[in-house]
Amino acid sequence: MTASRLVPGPVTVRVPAKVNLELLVGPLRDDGFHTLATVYQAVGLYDDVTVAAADTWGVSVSGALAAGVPTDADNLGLRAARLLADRYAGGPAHVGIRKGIPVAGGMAGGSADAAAALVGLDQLWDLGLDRDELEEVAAELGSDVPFLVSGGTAMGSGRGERLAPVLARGTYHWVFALAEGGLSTPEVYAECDRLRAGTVVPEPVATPALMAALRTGDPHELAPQLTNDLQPAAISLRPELGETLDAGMEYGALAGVVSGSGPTIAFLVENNEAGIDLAVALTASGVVRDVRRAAGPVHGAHVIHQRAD
Ligand SMILES: C[C@@](CO)(OP(=O)(O)O)[C@H](O)COP(=O)(O)OP(=O)(O)OC[C@H]1O[C@@H](n2ccc(N)nc2=O)[C@H](O)[C@@H]1O
Ligand SMILES: Nc1ncnc2c1ncn2[C@@H]1O[C@H](COP(=O)(O)OP(=O)(O)O)[C@@H](O)[C@H]1O
Repeated sequence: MTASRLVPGPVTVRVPAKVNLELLVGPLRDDGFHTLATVYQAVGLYDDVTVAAADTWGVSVSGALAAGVPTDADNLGLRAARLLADRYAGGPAHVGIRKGIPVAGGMAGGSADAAAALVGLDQLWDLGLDRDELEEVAAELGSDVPFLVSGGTAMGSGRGERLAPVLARGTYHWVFALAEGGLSTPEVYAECDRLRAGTVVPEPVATPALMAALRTGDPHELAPQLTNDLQPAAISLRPELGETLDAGMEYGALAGVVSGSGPTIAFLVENNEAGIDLAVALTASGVVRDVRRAAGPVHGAHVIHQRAD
C-alpha cells in the first residue's frame, strides 16, 4: 500500500431544499429569535457538496444558481467545516458547492450546505458521529440546519432547531416559482413583528388538522392546511408575490404558499403531470423569473460518492 492511499478521497454529499408546510411564528424571544411551530418537508432540489482534505481552508461555488453565494469565511458550508474541526479533530478542508437550490429564496440553501459539510466531513475525518451529535453542531450554525441533516417531514419547535418526527404518507408534487433577487430572513422576521405590533402573539402550536392531512397522503387534504405566518411580511416587502400566488392558483395549483421567508412561492399540485402543466403555464405567463419542479419528502444530507485516492 502506498502512503497516498491512506489519505481519504473527496466525499460528495447531496442535500435537499426544504419547504415549510406550516410556519407559525410566536413571540420574539430575548435572544432575538422567534418561537416557532413549523412542519418542514425536504424536497428534491439539491446542492451537491464535495469536501476534500486540503492545505488551507477554502470554498468554491459553481452552478447556474451560484450568484450571490459568498466564497469567503461567511459561506455556511465553510463555517460548518471549521466549527466541526473546532469541536472534533480535523485538518483543513476544501468545500466545493454545486448550487441547485435557489439562493436567499426561503428554501434553506445555505443551511443545506452547512448540513452537507457536516455529513461529508464526518465521513472524511472518520468521526463516527451519530445523528444527535451532528444535529447538535448543526443547531449552532442555524435554526433549520438540523432539519437538513435529517430530511423527510418533521416538526420543528424552539427556534426551529428542535425536531420531532411526523408521520407523512405518500409523495407530494411541488412547483416552485423563483423570484428575481432574494429576501433577507432577519428582515422578513422584522417586518412580521412590525405588522403585528400591538397585538398579543400566542405561543405557536402545530395544527392537528395538518398532521391528520399528512397521514392521508392526499394532496387535496394537505392543500387547505398550508400556512405561513411570514407570508404577509414577505408580500409586504415584495408586493408582486401576491400576483404570482394568484397566477399559480388560476393555472391549476391546489394551493400556494410563500416558502419560509420567501420570496420563492411553493405551489402544491395533484401529481407530476399537473406539475408539468403548471410549470409551463407559469413560465409562459411571464409572471415568474423561473420555475422548478420537485417532489417530497426526500432524505436529508447523504453521501453519494467517495473517491478512493
Ligand atoms: C424562515 C426559516 C423557516 O424555516 O427559513 P428560511 O425561509 O430563511 O430558509 C427559518 O426560521 C430561518 O432559519 P435560518 O435561516 O437557519 O435562520 P438563522 O440563521 O437561525 O437566523 C437568522 C435570523 O433570522 C431570525 N430568526 C430565525 C429563526 C427564528 N426562529 N426566529 C428568528 O427571528 C433572527 O433574526 C436570526 O438572527
Ligand atoms: N452556502 C451558501 N449558500 C447560499 N447562501 C449562503 C451560503 N452561505 C452563506 N450564504 C448567505 O446566506 C444568505 C441566505 O441564503 P439561503 O440559505 O439560500 O436563503 P434562505 O435563508 O432564504 O433559505 C444568502 O444571501 C448568502 O449571503
